[in-house]
Amino acid sequence: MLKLLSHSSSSCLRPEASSPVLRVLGSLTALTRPNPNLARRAFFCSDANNEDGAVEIEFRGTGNVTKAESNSSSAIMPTNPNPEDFLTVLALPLPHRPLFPGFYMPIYVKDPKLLAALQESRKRQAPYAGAFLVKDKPGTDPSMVSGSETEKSIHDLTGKELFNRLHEVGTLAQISSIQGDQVVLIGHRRLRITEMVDEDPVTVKVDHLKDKPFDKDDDVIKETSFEVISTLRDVLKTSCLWRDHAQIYTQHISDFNFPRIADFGAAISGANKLQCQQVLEELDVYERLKLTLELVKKEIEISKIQESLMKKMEEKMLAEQRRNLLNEQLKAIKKELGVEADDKTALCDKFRERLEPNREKCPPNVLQVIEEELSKMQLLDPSSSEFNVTRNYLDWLISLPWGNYSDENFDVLWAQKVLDEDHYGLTEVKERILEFIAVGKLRGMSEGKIICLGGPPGVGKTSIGRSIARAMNRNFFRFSVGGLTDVAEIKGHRRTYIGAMPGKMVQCLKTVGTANPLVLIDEIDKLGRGHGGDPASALLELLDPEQNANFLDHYLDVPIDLSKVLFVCTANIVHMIPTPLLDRMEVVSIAGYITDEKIHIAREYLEKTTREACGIEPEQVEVTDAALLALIENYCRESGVRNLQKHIEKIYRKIALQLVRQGAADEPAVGDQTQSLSDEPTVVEVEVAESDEPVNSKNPRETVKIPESEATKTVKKVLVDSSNLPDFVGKPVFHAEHIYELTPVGVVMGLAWTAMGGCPLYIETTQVEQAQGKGVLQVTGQLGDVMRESAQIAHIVARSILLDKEPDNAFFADSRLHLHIPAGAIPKDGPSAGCTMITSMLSLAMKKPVKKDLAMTGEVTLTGRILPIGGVKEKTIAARRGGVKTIIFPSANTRDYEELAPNVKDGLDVHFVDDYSQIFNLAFSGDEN
Ligand SMILES: Nc1ncnc2c1ncn2[C@@H]1O[C@H](COP(=O)(O)OP(=O)(O)OP(=O)(O)O)[C@@H](O)[C@H]1O
Repeated sequence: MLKLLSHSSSSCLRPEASSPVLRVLGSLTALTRPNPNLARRAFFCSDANNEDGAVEIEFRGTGNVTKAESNSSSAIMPTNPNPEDFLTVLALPLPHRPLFPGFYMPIYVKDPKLLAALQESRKRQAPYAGAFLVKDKPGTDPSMVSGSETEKSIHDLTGKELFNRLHEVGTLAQISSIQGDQVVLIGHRRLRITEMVDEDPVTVKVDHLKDKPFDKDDDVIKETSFEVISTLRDVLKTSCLWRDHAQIYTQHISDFNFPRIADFGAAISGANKLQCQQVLEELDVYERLKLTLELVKKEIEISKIQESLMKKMEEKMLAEQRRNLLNEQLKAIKKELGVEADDKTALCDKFRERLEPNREKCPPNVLQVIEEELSKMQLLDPSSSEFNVTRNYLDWLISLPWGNYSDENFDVLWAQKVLDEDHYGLTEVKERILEFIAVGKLRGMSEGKIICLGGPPGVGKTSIGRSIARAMNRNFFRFSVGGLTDVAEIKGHRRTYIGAMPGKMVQCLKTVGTANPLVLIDEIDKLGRGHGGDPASALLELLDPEQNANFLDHYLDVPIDLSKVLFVCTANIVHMIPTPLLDRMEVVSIAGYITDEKIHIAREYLEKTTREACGIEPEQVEVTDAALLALIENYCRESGVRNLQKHIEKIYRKIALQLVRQGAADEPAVGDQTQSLSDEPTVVEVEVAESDEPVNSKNPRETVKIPESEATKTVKKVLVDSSNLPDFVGKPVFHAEHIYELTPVGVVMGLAWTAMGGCPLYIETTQVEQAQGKGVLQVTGQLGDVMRESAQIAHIVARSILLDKEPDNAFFADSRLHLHIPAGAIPKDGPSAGCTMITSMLSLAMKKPVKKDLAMTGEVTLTGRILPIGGVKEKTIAARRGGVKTIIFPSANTRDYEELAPNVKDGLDVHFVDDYSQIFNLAFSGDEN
C-alpha cells in the first residue's frame, strides 16, 4: 500500500472558504491493472481545516469487495453496486463541488434525519446514497465563490426547496464512514434524478447513467487524453502543490481509462463548481476530455503566473538576505579588526571630532545641547526617523561658526583703495563705509549695522555690497527677499516637520563659515505679504541690533549672536520698505549716473571686465569717445549702467566674432597647410595684418612662417566709431526727449521721478472751446488721483494769478481747457507737477511761451506756496539729459541740491523758490522765445 499526501493546488490557488483540499491516497497497483474495470482507484478528499479527517484507505486485491478503513470506522462495501438495488436513493446535497466517480469526499451532514437515515443504510449493508451538487441561489455569480452556502444553510431549506435546488446529475456515493456529522463519501457512477419520492429526508428516484460508448483506439480521444496528461505533467513542473498526487497518477498510469482521466483533471482543477458539474454531466467521453483539457490548461496558466510571482519574491528575498548577511559580516569583520566601532559610536565620534577645534569658542548652552543630542543619539535605533532628525540637527549645530570671526580690516586707506578699484563715484556710500571702519578702528571692534542702499536698477547697489565685504575683509552672503512670503525662510521650520530646514541666516553662517559676514539682503522693498506670519516682522528680529544678539531660529532652537553681522539691504523704492524696518536702517541713496559718470564707468570698469571676459587684448580694439558718448546718449539713457554694460558686452562679442573670422580667413587652406606642415608640424602660414603691405615687399606672395601661438596674436584692430556703432548695437532706441525744439504756448517741461530714475516730462494745456462763464478743466495722460487734484489746484491758482497779473483777461472763466501729459501709456501720479501745470495754463492764458530750456518741479498749495519734492538728484540728472539749462526747485530742496556732486550741477542755472510768483517771473521774463 502506498500512501500519498499532498495539498491540492486548485483550492489553494483560489482561497475558497470551505472548499476541500485534495489529498490523494492511492494504490498504484490498482492504477496499473490492465483491466480498468477491476482497477481500484482511491482519490481522497479531506477538509483542509480538518487534518484529523484524514482517512487511510486500504485496497486489497482484485475482488469485487474492498475494505475501506477509517481511523474510527470501517465498512465492507460492494465495489460495483447493482443499479437495480439503488433506483431510489437518499439525496445528499453537496454545497461546494460535485463528487466525481472514483473520488473520496468528506461532507458534513447537519440534517439529523438525513444523518440517521445514512447510518441506517450502513447498518443495512447498503451504504449508498446519491450525491448532488446544490445550485446557487438564483442571481448568484457562479464564478464568485460563495462562502455563505454551507451545510448549515442548506439544512435550513425545506425538502421541496432542497429538491428544486439540486442539480439533476449527481453521483452514486458509497458512505465510507460516518464520524459524528462528518460523512466520507466515495463516488461510483453518475446518476440522474427522475423524481422525488420523499421530502424528509429528500429521497429521489434515479437513473444510473453510463458513459456513451467510445472507441478506445480512437486517435482523437487518445490524443486529447494524452494532452490532458501532458498538461498535468507540465503543471507538475510549475506547481509544487499538485506535484505529489498528479505526478503519481500520471507516472504510473499505463492503461488509459479515458473517462477517469477526464474526471481526475476536472476534480483536481481549480475550476468553479458549475464547470465541474458540466464535466460531470457530460456523458460523451471525448467531450468530457475536451472540457477537462480546457480546465487544466487554465490551471497551467495560473500556475505559471504563480511561479513567476514566487520567483520574483524569492529573488527579492534572496537579494535582501544576501545584503543583510554581507552587512553583518562586514560589521563583524570591522569589529574584529578594530577598524571601526559600530555605526552610531563612529558617527558620534565624528561629530565630536568636528566639534573639538571650536569647543572653546562654542557657547556653553550650545555645548550642552550638543552633548544631550549626542547621548540621545546613542539610544536611538539608526533606522528610525528620529535618529536621522537628531543627526541632521547635530550636523547643523556643529557646522555653525560659533565664535569664529574673520580678521576685520580697519585700514581706511586700504578700504578706500578697494572701493575705488571696484566702483566709480558712489562717494556717499563709500564715505559711509569708511566712517564705519573708522569707528570700528577706534572702538577696537565693529558693531552690526543696517545700511540700506536705495536707488534705481543697475546703479551698483548689489555690486557695491560685494565690494564693501572685500574692503572690510568680511565674508559675503547675498539673499533676495523679493516676493518672500514664508516666515520659515527667515526663521526656519520647527524640527518636528518632515524635511525641516533652518532659516536663511543659519544657512548663511554655515556657508560663509564666519560669524561676522556681510549679509546683503536684496530687494527688501519687494518683501511679500506672507501667510501664517509676517516676513517683515521676522526680518525685523533678524536685523534689529537690539534683538539679533539672541536671534532664535526655530530649527536650531538655540540663540545665535548676529550682532557682529553687517547687514546691507538694497531697495529700488525706499518708501516701499515696511516702516519699522526702514526706521532701523541708514538709507544711502544712489540716484543714478549722469553721462559723464557713465563714460567713466564704461571706460574704467565695464569695458575692462567685458574685454577680459571675451578674451580680447586691449590693442585689438578701440572704442572711440564719440562712440561711447553716442552709445550712452542714444541707447542707454536710464539711470543705471546695467543696460550700458549689456550694450558693451554686445559690442565686444561682435568684435570677438570679427577677430575670429578674420583669423580664420587669414589661415591657409587645408591643402596648403598639410604641405607646409610636412616637415615642421607646429608652423602655420599667416599674413601680418596690421600693415597694409605684404610682409615681404619684394615678393608679395611670399609668406612668413611663425609659430602658431604668435600667429593667433597677430590680428587686426577693430575700431568702433559713432559712424559704425549701429553695426554693433543696432539702431538707436532713444530719440530726443525734446518733443519740442521751442516749447509752444501752453507747454512746459516738468521733472518726474520714477523707480527707474528721473525723467523730463511735458505738460500741455490747450483750449478746447469757449465756454462763456463756465471755465472747466479736463485732464488726460493716465493721471493718478493726487495728480488730478493737483491739476484742479493748479487751475484755481492759475486763475487767481491771472486775475492779479491781467485783471481783464477772463480766459479761465470763459474756456474749456484740456491738460494732457504725454506718454499716455505710462501711469503718473504725485503732486510735484503742480507748479508746472500752473505755468502751462498761464502760458496759454497769456498766449506767452515760457523761457527756453526751462524745467521746473514743485508742489503748490492753493495760496501759491511751493512745497518740497523728492528725487532732486534724479530730476537734476534727468534735466541735464534733456538738455535743460534752467531748473526751478522748491527752496526747501536747496540742501538736497547743494549736496549733489559738482559734475552733476555743472552748467545748470538753478533757482529755488518759495512762492509761485517767483516762478512766474522766471518763466515769463525776457523775450528769448
Ligand atoms: N559706479 C560703478 N562703477 C563700476 N561699475 C558699476 C558701477 N555701478 C554699477 N556698476 C556695474 O553695473 C552692474 C549692475 O549693478 P548691480 O547689479 O549692482 O545693480 P543694482 O543696483 O543692484 O540693480 P538692481 O536694483 O536691479 O538689483 C554691475 O556689473 C556693476 O558692477
